[in-house]
Amino acid sequence: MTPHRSARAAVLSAGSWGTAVAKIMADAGTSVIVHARRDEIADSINTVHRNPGYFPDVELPAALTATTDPAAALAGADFLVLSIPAQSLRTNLAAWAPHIGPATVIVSLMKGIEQHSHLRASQIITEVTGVSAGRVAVLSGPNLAREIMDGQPAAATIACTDEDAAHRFQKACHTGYFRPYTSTDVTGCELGGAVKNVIALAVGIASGMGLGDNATALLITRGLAETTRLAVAMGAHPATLAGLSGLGDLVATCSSPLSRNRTFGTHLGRGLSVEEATAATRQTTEGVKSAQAILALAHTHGVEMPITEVISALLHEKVTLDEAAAALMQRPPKPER
Ligand SMILES: NC(=O)c1ccc[n+]([C@@H]2O[C@H](COP(=O)([O-])OP(=O)(O)OC[C@H]3O[C@@H](n4cnc5c(N)ncnc54)[C@H](O)[C@@H]3O)[C@@H](O)[C@H]2O)c1
Ligand SMILES: O=P(O)(O)OC[C@H](O)CO
Repeated sequence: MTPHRSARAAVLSAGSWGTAVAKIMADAGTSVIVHARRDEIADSINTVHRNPGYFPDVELPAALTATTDPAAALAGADFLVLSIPAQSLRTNLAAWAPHIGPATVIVSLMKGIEQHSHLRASQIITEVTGVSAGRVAVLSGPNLAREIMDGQPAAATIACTDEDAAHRFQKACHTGYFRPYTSTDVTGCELGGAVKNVIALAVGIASGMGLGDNATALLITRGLAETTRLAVAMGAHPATLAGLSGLGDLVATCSSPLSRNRTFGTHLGRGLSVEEATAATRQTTEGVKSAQAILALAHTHGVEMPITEVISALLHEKVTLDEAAAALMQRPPKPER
């Protein structure tokens, strides 16, 4: 990348978070092309500067363009920003990989763990594309897309083992309303983002069952404890889990009615089956797909994750709501750690 031209980014795809990050980057002066799967979304972004599928009410920067051709989006890109459901990453990336330039930094926005391999998105990216870990970054934090599209302030962590790559992406997405920090702890950043979705399901369930704020605080606090245990066992720094991609995202997701994971949990807590809650949910709900894989990681690393275990059992309809609550409250007494 020469210092005299603005950075170029390809954002795949034009869902809610992809659109929000594309807007942030365009507002930061980065030249952005979004890849949309549907012609009508790409046409609308190019002609009336709106994404009718996700944010019909928000005018996008005129400099933000769209295409349905991934090769066209990726041509000359300094950054490839990936924002699709984690379970679809491997297949899509294999098709896009031949168009990725030799110096392009690949940035994952995804907060899920692959079901069959138990891999994080950054690991899938290096596996599928063969690029070095230093060219793979992760952006994660308390970032509800709707708030960001409204220009409300937010911050996030960009993690990459190559600090220079993280700094370049930081510059490419720093605006007056979006403040990105950098980190080298990719593992901690990704695990914080993935596990908070499962804890948000638990908080939603508790809320749907009519439980109070004490129960919410209990789940957030002990949820952070089990997230940190897993992340540290997998090599993360504990401070990462106390930061934006850990505690920050956990608090935002567990508190907000905008969260799809929390809302899905609320449906379950009110008595809907998993099938009914899925039918009521239009967008990506990573915690539902990732809970079992996170539990498998916990078993592999010899870590206790009681909330994740109970949520996984509930999602597979192995326990009832009352049995799930009892399973958590009737665990043997222990010191707090
Ligand atoms: N929405 C948010 O506030 C937010 C914030 C931070 C992180 N995230 C993360 O970003 C990722 C994407 O979430 P989102 O909110 O944008 O989801 P979304 O459901 O709004 O959009 C998903 C996008 O992926 C595309 N897509 C869906 N299935 C696909 C498939 N099988 N193959 C290819 N493309 C497919 C859709 O067309 C859409 O463009 C998730 O991992 C989520 O956890 C979301
Ligand atoms: O809507 P959710 O539950 O996927 O959460 C969105 C973001 O991850 C919040 O940071």
